[in-house]
Amino acid sequence: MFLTAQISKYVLIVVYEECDGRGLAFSKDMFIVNNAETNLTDDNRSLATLPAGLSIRPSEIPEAGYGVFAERSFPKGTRFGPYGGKITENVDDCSYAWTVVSGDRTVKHYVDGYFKNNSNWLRYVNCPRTVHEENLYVLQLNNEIFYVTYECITAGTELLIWYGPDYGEDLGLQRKPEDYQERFNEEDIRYVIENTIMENVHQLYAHCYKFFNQTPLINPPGKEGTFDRYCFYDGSYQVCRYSDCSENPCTNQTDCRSCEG
Ligand SMILES: C[S@@+](CC[C@H](N)C(=O)[O-])C[C@H]1O[C@@H](n2cnc3c(N)ncnc32)[C@H](O)[C@@H]1O
Repeated sequence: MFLTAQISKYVLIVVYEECDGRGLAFSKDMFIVNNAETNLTDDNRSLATLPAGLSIRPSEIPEAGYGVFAERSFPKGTRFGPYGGKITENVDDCSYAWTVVSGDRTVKHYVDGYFKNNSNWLRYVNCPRTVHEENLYVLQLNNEIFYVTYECITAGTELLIWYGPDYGEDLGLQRKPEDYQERFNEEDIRYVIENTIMENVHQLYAHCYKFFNQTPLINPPGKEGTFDRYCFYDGSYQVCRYSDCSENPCTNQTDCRSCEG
């Protein structure tokens, strides 16, 4: 199965801060961790692209091979990448391939990191067993794949990104919509997502439907009126967030939900 990429034109912009700080500010100075430069063209290439502050070693997930670990803290909203690999329309072994999608959500091509001599360190990031282990999400920007931290990652933590429902199932991992809701209600994660999706609400508007049918919509305490909606889509699920009440694009009825919902 392929790793499932999301459609997103959003640029997440954050200011670096240490993990114990709250209220991360978003500004023009996004905390970006670029791949390390290397001239290597042999199998050591992928390892040589590992940026400072990270290590590649046996995963904490049994029988998952190698994984990537933080050796220092990285703030929420840190962007790693882009994912390296062969740009192709055909992939023999899908284990290391992300789909890159066009605006209409059709597959544009794959970026296949199977071969260590033309990929990079992001190929070593494993898939979380639960939503609570997950600490990265995938972001497609200008046909490139990046990994972004949901929350502050402390030294010693393994970086983990959800590969999508099909690949997840291949690994024996299943998820329910309630799992996502629980996870995205955590304050740090909500902050990253809300600030990410705020950048370009309209393209995602049409995709806002799944969670309406799965969760009861309630008025935030003490709130009434017309609210905007912001939707986050990652290819496997949607999270729609309301800052007030407005028409549900799925049911054509006016619904309300809190920003937290
Ligand atoms: C993109 S690679 C990740 C890097 C890989 N661990 C390595 O050492 O090259 C994906 C493969 O890692 C392993 N893997 C990743 N997440 C896993 C998990 N949660 N449980 C078991 N195996 C996992 C599977 O073999 C999967 O096909």
